Amino acid sequence: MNNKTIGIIGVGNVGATLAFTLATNNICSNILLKDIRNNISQAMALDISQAVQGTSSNTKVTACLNNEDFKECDIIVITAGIARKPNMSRDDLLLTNAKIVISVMNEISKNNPNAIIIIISNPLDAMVYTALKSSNYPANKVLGMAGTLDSARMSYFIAEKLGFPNVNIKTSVIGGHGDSMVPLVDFSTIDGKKLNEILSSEDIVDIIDKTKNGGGQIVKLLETGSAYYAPAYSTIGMIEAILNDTKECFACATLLNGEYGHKNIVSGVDVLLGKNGVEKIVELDISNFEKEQFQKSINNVQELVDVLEEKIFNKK
Ligand SMILES: NC(=O)c1ccc[n+]([C@@H]2O[C@H](COP(=O)([O-])OP(=O)(O)OC[C@H]3O[C@@H](n4cnc5c(N)ncnc54)[C@H](O)[C@@H]3O)[C@@H](O)[C@H]2O)c1
Repeated sequence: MNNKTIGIIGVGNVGATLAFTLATNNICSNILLKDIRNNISQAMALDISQAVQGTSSNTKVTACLNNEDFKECDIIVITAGIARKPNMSRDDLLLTNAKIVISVMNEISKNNPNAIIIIISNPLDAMVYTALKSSNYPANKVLGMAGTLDSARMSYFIAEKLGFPNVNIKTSVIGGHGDSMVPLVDFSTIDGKKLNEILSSEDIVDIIDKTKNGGGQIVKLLETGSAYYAPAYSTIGMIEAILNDTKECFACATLLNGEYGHKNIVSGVDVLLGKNGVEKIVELDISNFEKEQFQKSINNVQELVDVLEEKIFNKK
């Protein structure tokens, strides 16, 4: 085990599941938990610490009741905020969660100057923009988790269609984390073969549709919140790549600097993750159709950013 500290702000469904998985798998030496509800962070620290006793992990889990104790984190995951309920889109959470993300960034920046920040709160791309805009962290150190989750969902729907659970599937989903996400059919493979060599075009359209609605399907069934096991697990891969400096490729939300012709806007794209966070943005040679879809997705994120600029950052 490395000597690394992961901080988690917001110890609800996603935050607690993430903490439990990190701790029981010995992925870091310390986990600091913080929530606006102190009793919840204390309860989760106790419960997860007691679970760790049944494993060979040495991870220590601590609840931080004040800002000064939440310090010297290598990575901070922000899941603070409200989650959507049936008939809500992720965008409906915009202003509430933006205010929460701004207050959290203010709380953490002084005592965690070198941390890499992974945002999970929705609407994801707009929250990464908010975190960057309201802090002095460099763009490579503030990123969002969503593309890895959307890719996992696409892989699941491919496996479901094939009926083989253990087939080697690779998928990539870029664009914003919302209805306009862009599943990349040409960059997805089943055992090294392109999707259209194995699946009919009707099946591929169905998989794309299900991927886009994958989160909504779970929200509808849960009725009181949104998915958390797959979101937490998708974050673990990103954390391990950063801690172990692997430079592995993940679809993550990051500030674009000219990639795909866009600047100063956050979107999900393939990136290489390492000890500096986003080490490199990988620009794929996507088709004209996918470029159009990506542009639509950027437009959706830009609409949210415009609302934030007007209502939160007070810029005309
Ligand atoms: N990016 C993704 O792919 C993805 C996936 C799932 C969920 N989400 C988003 O993650 C967020 C969390 O989801 P959840 O299911 O864990 O919700 P949840 O309601 O179970 O947990 C949210 C937690 O945040 C805490 N909180 C609220 N304001 C806070 C503040 N100012 N400081 C510290 N803690 C605060 C709450 O007390 C609560 O414990 C939601 O916005 C949800 O939409 C994103």
